[in-house]
Amino acid sequence: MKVLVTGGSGMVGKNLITSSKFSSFQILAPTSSELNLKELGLVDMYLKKHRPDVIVHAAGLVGGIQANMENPVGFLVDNLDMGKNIILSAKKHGVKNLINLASSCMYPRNAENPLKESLILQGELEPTNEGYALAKIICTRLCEYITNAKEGFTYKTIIPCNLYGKYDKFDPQKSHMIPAVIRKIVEAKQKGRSTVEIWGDGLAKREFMYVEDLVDFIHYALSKLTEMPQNINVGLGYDYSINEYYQAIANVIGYKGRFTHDLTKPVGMKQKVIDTKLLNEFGWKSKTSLEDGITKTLQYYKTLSND
Ligand SMILES: NC(=O)C1=CN([C@@H]2O[C@H](COP(=O)(O)OP(=O)(O)OC[C@H]3O[C@@H](n4cnc5c(N)ncnc54)[C@H](OP(=O)(O)O)[C@@H]3O)[C@@H](O)[C@H]2O)C=CC1
Ligand SMILES: C[C@H]1O[C@H](OP(=O)(O)OP(=O)(O)OC[C@H]2O[C@@H](n3cnc4c(=O)[nH]c(N)nc43)[C@H](O)[C@@H]2O)[C@@H](O)[C@@H](O)C1=O
Repeated sequence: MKVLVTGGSGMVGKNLITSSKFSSFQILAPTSSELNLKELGLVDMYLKKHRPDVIVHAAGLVGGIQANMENPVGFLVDNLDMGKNIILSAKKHGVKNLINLASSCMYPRNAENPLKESLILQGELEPTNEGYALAKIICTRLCEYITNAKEGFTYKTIIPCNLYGKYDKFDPQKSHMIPAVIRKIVEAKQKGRSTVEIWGDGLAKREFMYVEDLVDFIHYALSKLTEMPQNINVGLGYDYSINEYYQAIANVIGYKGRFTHDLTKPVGMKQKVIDTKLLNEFGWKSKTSLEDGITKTLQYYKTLSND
């Protein structure tokens, strides 16, 4: 099976193309310099030439709460353009199967948790990542319309919770919470700092899944795409407070310092834990514990700082 993975140099994409689960697949993974998904003409030429059997769309402009707040135009327009181009061009060139990656950030900010797939578009969005969420919603709906047209296309959307793991971004200006905290606490330990600062009061709750579990799910879903629900949450179904994440990461690193809270920092949604009913009925559960995931991510981070 010839699989086109967009975003192959990113966290999800790179974990997928380096996974032994995909070693028997013919993988195409152009970088953004080889195929700029914002250019529809280039996407058309690429798909006309390579004609993949399935596309896993894992490219995007992705970042943590601060990156989203600083660039709502980019997060809306880039993700919309990339998603629209790959989805419409895939249909034009007869690619029968496509998995689109959305995000639990696209659910309404005050929706009842756990977040069910039926809640998409049922309320106002989280302002800190509204642009990104709008792009995700539009591409999710685009896949749904194409599948429902029953012209032989199976274009479905996976809605992951927050993710972390190898090949993530550790730049504090761009990164999500877990990689940012790993870097902060490693540096605090190295420099003998007695305190580490938490953004906000630390009471917000988040669900972070180790990215290799998402890769495992994508592999599982590819063999059952027809039976998979049109839109399906993929996550743990439970969450921790930010304060608990900091303590768990400090325990793995062996940091004994104290935490302070910077209440001027953005905190985003107070909670966004996904409902796993459809996921469990589809026959899949996540496997990696928080401690194991942090340990593996820390090992990867240490290879970066050795460079
Ligand atoms: N990280 C998370 O917590 C979550 C992520 N997701 C979703 O999963 C997917 C992957 O996220 P993640 O791996 O973290 O993202 P990354 O930022 O790690 O990777 C993004 C990828 O997209 C590529 N890309 C960016 N712009 C373009 C472009 N114009 N043309 C072609 N490729 C481009 C990048 O290539 P290059 O490096 O060359 O620019 C990179 O390979 C995204 O759809 C994201 O919304 C969903 C939920 C949570
Ligand atoms: C996956 C999803 O993730 C994004 O939303 P988010 O979950 O709010 O992103 P985040 O991981 O950056 O923050 C999680 C929580 O953690 C707290 N927090 C504490 N201390 C640090 C800290 O040092 N850095 C960061 N980034 N957050 C911190 C922070 O205050 C917030 O309460 C979307 O933009 C969008 O990209 C998206 O798809």
